[in-house]
Amino acid sequence: MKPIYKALTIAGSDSGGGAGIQADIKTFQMLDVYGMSAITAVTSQNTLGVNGIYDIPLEGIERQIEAVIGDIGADAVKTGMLSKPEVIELVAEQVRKHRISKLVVDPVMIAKGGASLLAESSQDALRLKLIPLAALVTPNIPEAEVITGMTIETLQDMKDAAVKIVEQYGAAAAVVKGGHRLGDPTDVLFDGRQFHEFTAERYETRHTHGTGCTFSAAIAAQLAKGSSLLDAVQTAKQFITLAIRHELGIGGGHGPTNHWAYSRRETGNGDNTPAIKESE
Ligand SMILES: Nc1ncnc2c1ncn2[C@@H]1O[C@H](COP(=O)(O)OP(=O)(O)O)[C@@H](O)[C@H]1O
Ligand SMILES: Cc1ncc(COP(=O)(O)OP(=O)(O)O)c(N)n1
Repeated sequence: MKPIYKALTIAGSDSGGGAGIQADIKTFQMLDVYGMSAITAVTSQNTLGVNGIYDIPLEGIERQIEAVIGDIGADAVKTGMLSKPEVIELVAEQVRKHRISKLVVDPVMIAKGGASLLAESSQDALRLKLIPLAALVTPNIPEAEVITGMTIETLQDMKDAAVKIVEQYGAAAAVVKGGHRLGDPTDVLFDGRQFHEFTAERYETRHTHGTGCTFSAAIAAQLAKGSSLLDAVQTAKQFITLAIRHELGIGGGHGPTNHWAYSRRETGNGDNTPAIKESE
C-alpha cells in the first residue's frame, strides 16, 4: 500500500479560503499529503481585506498540536500567522518537545490588504526562538527586511539577507521570495552552502492573495514526502507559478490563487518549469 505522508500547519484561519490554514490544507491535498491543522487565530477575511482577528487561547493551540502529533504524527510542519510572542514561544516549545526536524517557518507579518498579522513585540521571539529551529524560513522581501534589519533592493541584497538568516539567526536554510521586486520574480534559496535561484515569468494580476502561504505549504508537503530541499522549493515554485497564472478571478479585491492548476497541468508543454540556476 502507498504510504500516507502527513503535514501539519500551525497558522491562522482565513474565512475567504485564499490564505492561512485553508490555503495550506488545499496545497497539501493537491500534492497528495494528508493535511492537519492547529489554528492560532480565526480571521474574518475576504479578498478585500481582514476585518476581524480572534485569537485562540494558548491552551487551545497547545491541545491541537498535542492531539495531532500525539496520535497521527506529522512528517513535516509549517507555521504561518503566529501573531503574539507567547504563541511563538509555545510553538517553539512544541517543536523542540516533539523533535520536529522538517519545520518550514513562513514569517507572516502583513496581509495584502495591509492588516498586521504579527505584533511588533513578536519580532524578537520569531528571530530568537523559532527561526533557529527551522529547516527553512520563507520570508518575502519586507519580512526579510524586518528579520535582518537590512534594506533589500537587489538580488545581492536578497542573498545577503538569506545568509544572515542562516548564519546569524540559526535557520538551516532560507529562501527570500522576490515577488515584491519589479520584473520577473526570482526567489533566492541559501541552503547553508550555496545559492539557488528560481525565476518565473511575472503574471500581471491582482489575484495573489495567499501566495506566500501556498508556496511554503507546497515546500512542507514535498519535504513530508521525502524530497530534498532543493527539489521541494523547485516544485513549490512551479506550483505557485501555475496557481497565479491560472487565476480564479474570485472576489472584488486580491483574489485567491488556483490550487487546482498544478495537478491539472499538461505534462511536457514546456511552460511549467521555472528556470533554476546555481550561483556563487
Ligand atoms: N505576479 C507574480 N507572477 C508570478 N509569480 C509571482 C508573482 N507574485 C509573486 N510570485 C511568486 O509567488 C511567491 C510568493 O511571493 P511573494 O509575493 O514574494 O511573497 P508573499 O506572498 O509572502 O508576499 C514567490 O515564489 C514569488 O516569486
Ligand atoms: C490567516 C492568514 N494567514 C496569512 C495571511 C497572509 O498570507 P500571504 O500568503 O502572505 O498572502 P497575502 O495575504 O499577503 O496575500 C493572511 N492573509 N491570512
